[in-house]
Amino acid sequence: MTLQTRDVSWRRGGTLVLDGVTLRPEPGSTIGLLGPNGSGKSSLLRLLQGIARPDSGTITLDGTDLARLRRREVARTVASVTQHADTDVDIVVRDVVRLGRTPHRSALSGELARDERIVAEALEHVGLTAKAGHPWHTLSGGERQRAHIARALAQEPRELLLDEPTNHLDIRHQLELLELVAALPLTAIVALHDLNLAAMFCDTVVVLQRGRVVTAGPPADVLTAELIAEVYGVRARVSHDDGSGRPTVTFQPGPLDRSSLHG
Ligand SMILES: Nc1ncnc2c1ncn2[C@@H]1O[C@H](COP(=O)(O)OP(=O)(O)OP(=O)(O)O)[C@@H](O)[C@H]1O
Repeated sequence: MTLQTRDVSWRRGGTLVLDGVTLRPEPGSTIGLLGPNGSGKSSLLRLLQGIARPDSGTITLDGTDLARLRRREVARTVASVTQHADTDVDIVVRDVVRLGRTPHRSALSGELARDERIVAEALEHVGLTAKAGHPWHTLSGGERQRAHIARALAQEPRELLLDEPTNHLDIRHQLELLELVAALPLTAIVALHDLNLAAMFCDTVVVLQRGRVVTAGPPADVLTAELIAEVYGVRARVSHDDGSGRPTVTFQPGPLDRSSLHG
């Protein structure tokens, strides 16, 4: 069992931003949430985090309705890194990552050494060990993003929700981050804009359009020129010839000629 949604709909400001979304991730898999701007990816992640409730349908964690679980209980299992406003508070990087341990702490836990080891490992995973003692405000955008990922890893989640985690990252860190996420023994649901990164690292991709799931499945089945034309309105060539079993998408400039897609 995992974090699942069944027929979830959510209205915001009169707009139906999610419309009958059902998501049943395979435990331990990496799920890419794809779709154009405004298609509902962040909204779905907010509902999965439990910070907002759907208008209809259900979201369950191990079979229990998320609405019936306390925030702290959810946080012991589910960690998320969303697009956030940054703070100017005068703390060091290690302190931010330590916040990930909060749901596991109790007054009597006495596990400070273990907490510190987990924090150190999380910093190591994202390549920020050398910056652990640096003030937060001195980090670049990409380093802050990696520190937030480390905070989520320090939470030792079983479910990880990431909203465009490769934003701000250079190509090496984009690849390293997704490689890490895909290799972790947890279920990851990752909103992504880059179709090639999704193809490389996701077991399953779920494509949203205007709040509805258009299609879902392995990247090699889902990412076709037709689908990309239909959902994103752009011309693309999809090849399967690099021997990896994963498709590669190349975009082509110029107007979309729908008749050429089926030839
Ligand atoms: N508070 C709100 N009131 C009304 N509409 C909203 C509100 N918040 C979001 N929306 C609308 O919900 C839709 C889905 O937004 P969401 O942020 O989930 O999309 P997204 O797929 O994550 O987009 P992006 O790729 O641009 O991040 C959009 O049309 C957006 O305008």
